[in-house]
Amino acid sequence: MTTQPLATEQPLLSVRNLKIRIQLDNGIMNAVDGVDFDIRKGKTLGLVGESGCGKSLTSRSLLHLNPKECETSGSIVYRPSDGKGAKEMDMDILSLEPNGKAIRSIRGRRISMIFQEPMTAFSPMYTIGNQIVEAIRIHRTKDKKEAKNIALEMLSKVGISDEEKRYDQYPHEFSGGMRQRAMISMALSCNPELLIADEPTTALDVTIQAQVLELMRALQQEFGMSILLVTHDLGIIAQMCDEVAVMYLGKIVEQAPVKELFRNPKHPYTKGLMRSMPRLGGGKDKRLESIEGSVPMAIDMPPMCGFYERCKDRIEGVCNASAVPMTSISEDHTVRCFLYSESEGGESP
Ligand SMILES: Nc1ncnc2c1ncn2[C@@H]1O[C@H](COP(=O)(O)OP(=O)(O)OP(=O)(O)O)[C@@H](O)[C@H]1O
Repeated sequence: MTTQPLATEQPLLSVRNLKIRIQLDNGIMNAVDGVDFDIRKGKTLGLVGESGCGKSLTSRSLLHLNPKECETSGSIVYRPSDGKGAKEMDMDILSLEPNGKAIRSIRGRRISMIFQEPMTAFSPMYTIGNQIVEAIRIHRTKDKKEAKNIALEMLSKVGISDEEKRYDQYPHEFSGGMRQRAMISMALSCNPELLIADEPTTALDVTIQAQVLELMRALQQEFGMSILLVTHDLGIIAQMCDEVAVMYLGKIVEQAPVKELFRNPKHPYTKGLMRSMPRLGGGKDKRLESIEGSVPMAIDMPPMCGFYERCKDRIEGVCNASAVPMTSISEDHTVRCFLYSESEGGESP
């Protein structure tokens, strides 16, 4: 099969109507409630929202990694290529056996993940080098010497100097920033097509954070991978992403190319997030606002806007009366808000 020209190229991955329900003692939680998005080849999609909105569950679903208690439905179509540009068979990740051969050949090899806390990726019992080599030998080459050379090259690529010495050290001998770099080198050592980065820099101080983000960008350019970047930080989104999906209470409430979203935010929640974001040159008199109230629990929610209680622009009898559909503002900008829904007499997009 041949690849299609860029303009009409299909996304690397398409998530459709993703739902994750969790049975709790006090009811069923709709933790992720009908999420749709595409991740394009070589591009970065940001998934942003407050703690608990369902970002991590969504991103872990891409590797079929959610815990047993999560009842997951919808489709996650992955369109792999063989690394030389030829297309392979599309597959729906959610239809694969959760720990079967097919998903194990994708995890770490074709889709890799890095987390906020690198200690979850590394075992304290083995050296960093051993663990990276192990990943390479599972997915890329059985040859021990070649695997070690790739591991050393990757450690040096992520800016770990004295890599021969570092190779033989244990995770606890690395600083937090270095462990994060080592985890990135392990995640990228098998040339994945997609890197899922879940709050990759939240635990790091600001200088190291900037270095790690810069590193991810440089490696993306070198290897041409796609990135799903999960964060609660709009500053990171602005710096890193091509497109952004804003998530609130299990749903995507706004989605657009990053420049468009910052220039022309529509959803009251997105606007609130922006007002709570520090700006360079924002002036010391300009106070940052926080969004009042807290995110409700997604248990037994009636069909209505989940942001209703916190929204300054809410329309009683409309926003709390039925589920909110997605409205197109333009070809690539959508918003889930009755203020823009023509059928409800909102302002025209
Ligand atoms: N295994 C589980 N059992 C019960 N509830 C869960 C489980 N996993 C996640 N949740 C709940 O589902 C909701 C979404 O969780 P998720 O971790 O995806 O949120 P998040 O947006 O990534 O937040 P954070 O940034 O704090 O991780 C939260 O309310 C969380 O408490």
